[in-house]
Amino acid sequence: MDRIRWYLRSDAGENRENLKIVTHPEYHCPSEPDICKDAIGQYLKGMHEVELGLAKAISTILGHEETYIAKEFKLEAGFDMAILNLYPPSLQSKGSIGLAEHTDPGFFVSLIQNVNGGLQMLSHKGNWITVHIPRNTIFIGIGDHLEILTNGKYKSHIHQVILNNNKVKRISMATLHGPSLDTFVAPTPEFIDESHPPNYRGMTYKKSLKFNGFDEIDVQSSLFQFRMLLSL
Ligand SMILES: O=C(O)CCC(=O)C(=O)O
Ligand SMILES: [Fe+2]
Repeated sequence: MDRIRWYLRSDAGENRENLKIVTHPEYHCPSEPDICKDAIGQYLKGMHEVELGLAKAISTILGHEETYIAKEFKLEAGFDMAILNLYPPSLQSKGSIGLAEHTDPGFFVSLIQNVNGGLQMLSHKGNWITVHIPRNTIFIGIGDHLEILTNGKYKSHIHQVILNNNKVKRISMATLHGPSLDTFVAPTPEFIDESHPPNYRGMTYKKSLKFNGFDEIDVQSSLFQFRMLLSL
């Protein structure tokens, strides 16, 4: 499997330059420039602490022991990916979509950006809401596998990026914090009863990432397929 991947897309469905790197359990980063490797490494080290803190907090909110999510997702060996995005100014793009609507696999996603504006989330009423992320703030969103684990109690958010008449390039870094690749994720018994039958089938994180024929590093969601398969 590739540990670092780069691509550029410029068409009606997507306008972005994109670098994906596997950052945990082993940290991979292009060696040049040094500052990039060190800065991203430092940031991710801090984010790992945030991840463990969030896992404790959500476990407690769900009425479990603090270690519940860290154990269920085997976070010590969690598969994390950093996705570095560069969106062109809207005048240089081939349409208004930076990144088409999707959800992100994993436990949660953290996001930082250089300029505000562009990220939108779909509300439960079906409206696109612009996400305002104040300066020096880390945005946290829920991933598919927290939705699966909790049988839909927590929802993975549908989001997209629009170019929004951007005058300057927008740079963002999304990090997908996932379970370990061998973790079998399924709705846990605590979230299942007669009025809440399991809504998702279970499978390992690795299999779910490859489910639609992608490679692990593509980190494409397969949540839709998880739900579809149940109704077959
Ligand atoms: O650039 C953004 O604001 C979001 C990026 C994103 O959703 C992704 O890379 O999965
Ligand atoms: Fe995303």
